[in-house]
Amino acid sequence: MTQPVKAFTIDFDLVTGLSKKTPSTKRTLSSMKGMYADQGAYDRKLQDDNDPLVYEFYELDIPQTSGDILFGTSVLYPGKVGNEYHMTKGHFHTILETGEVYYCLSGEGVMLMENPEGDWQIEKFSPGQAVYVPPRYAHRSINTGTEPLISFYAFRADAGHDYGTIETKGYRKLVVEKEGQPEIIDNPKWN
Ligand SMILES: O=P(O)(O)OC[C@H]1O[C@](O)(CO)[C@@H](O)[C@@H]1O
Ligand SMILES: [Fe+2]
Repeated sequence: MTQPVKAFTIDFDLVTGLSKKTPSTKRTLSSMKGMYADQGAYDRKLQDDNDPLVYEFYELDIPQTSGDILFGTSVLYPGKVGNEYHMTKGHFHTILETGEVYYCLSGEGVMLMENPEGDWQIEKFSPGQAVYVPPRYAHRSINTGTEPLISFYAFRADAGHDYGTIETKGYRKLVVEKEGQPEIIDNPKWN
């Protein structure tokens, strides 16, 4: 018989989004090679800002079964690469039919989603709003503001992460700053 998993409680600070109890997984700019549209701006920023931290999140030690739930906070720091806002890599779930929920605690931004059939959707993140990512949709958080974008997420623990075409072609759409405002444009690399 398998051992029952022990209940636990974990802290996530309401201001920083971070936990004192457990270390986060950190993604710095160098882990996102080829993902920003402006390669020149990426190379310059990597060097000038000494490989800055773009986002961090939690990978808690929870069994990856269909009945368990992976959860944690995601803290996406503000900034841009060229005119493209800081974003997460984004992923499909390996079990494609898996949805996910994000509850925005602070900051502002958007969740960009697309499915393999070519549909894409975008939802706004603002404090107190929950975004539902439906099954089949790759999802990428984008910070369009000037403060960290902090959200709490939960999804079925055996879903897995599939970076698939995202690491090579990216998403069909990009979110860039134009005249001080976020704008959705076609990704020139997607064809
Ligand atoms: O896999 P990515 O796109 O780097 O982003 C990681 C984010 O996605 C999640 O896996 C949730 O789907 C979180 O752990 C984290 O916020
Ligand atoms: Fe996910």
